[in-house]
Amino acid sequence: MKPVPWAIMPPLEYRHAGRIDRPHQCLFHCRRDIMNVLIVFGTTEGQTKKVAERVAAHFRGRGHHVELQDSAALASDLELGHVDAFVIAASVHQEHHQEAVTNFVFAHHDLLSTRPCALISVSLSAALEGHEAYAQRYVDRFVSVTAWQPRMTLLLGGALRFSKYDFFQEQFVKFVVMKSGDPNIERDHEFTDWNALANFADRFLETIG
Ligand SMILES: Cc1cc2nc3c(=O)[nH]c(=O)nc-3n(C[C@H](O)[C@H](O)[C@H](O)COP(=O)(O)O)c2cc1C
Repeated sequence: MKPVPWAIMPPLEYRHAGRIDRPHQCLFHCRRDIMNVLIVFGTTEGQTKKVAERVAAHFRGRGHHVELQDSAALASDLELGHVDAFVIAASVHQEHHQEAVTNFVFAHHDLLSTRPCALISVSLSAALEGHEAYAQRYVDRFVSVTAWQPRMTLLLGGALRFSKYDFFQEQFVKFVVMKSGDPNIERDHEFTDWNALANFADRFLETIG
């Protein structure tokens, strides 16, 4: 039997919210040792910026070229032809990811569909026991609205910054997201699992490198 070229044989598994999904069937244009990776992030209080910077440092440590772009400051004439792979990272507020990230995906949908892409969705639900289904739902909605299917998805816990929230933000987080106002979590807290993020970044590189 003739070996199947790698380009039409996608990796066996994709991490999608902790479960293994069937791979998205798309062709990738290259397979190189050193890649140009663009990380586009959306952040409201800063945690996803930190996540994006961590991924960038991780990739650079593996010898790849990385550009970081805040979705809130993207140029409209962005030249992306040289980008070999994309990481989109966005956080969830009131059940939605940043609109600027959604717009970026809309605007570059065709290109994104021909390159390996990973989505990192940062939320509180991803870190709260019993709330994983909510975290998954935010991603499902994002994928459905943009009609864009990332190759891999990570649901990542974010952070709570009660010391910085105004009254409305505090009430929303306590009673809408956490559903209870758990007094044990009424202080700043970082839930991000940095090891899970590093593993995810390595697995993504494995699928394209
Ligand atoms: C006003 C507000 C609304 C939020 N809404 C949600 C939500 O609907 N679902 C959720 O899981 N997390 C929610 N979060 C938690 C954020 O996703 C979490 O704090 C994340 O770390 C924010 O990332 P960022 O600092 O990059 O913006 C909310 C946080 C705030 C302050």
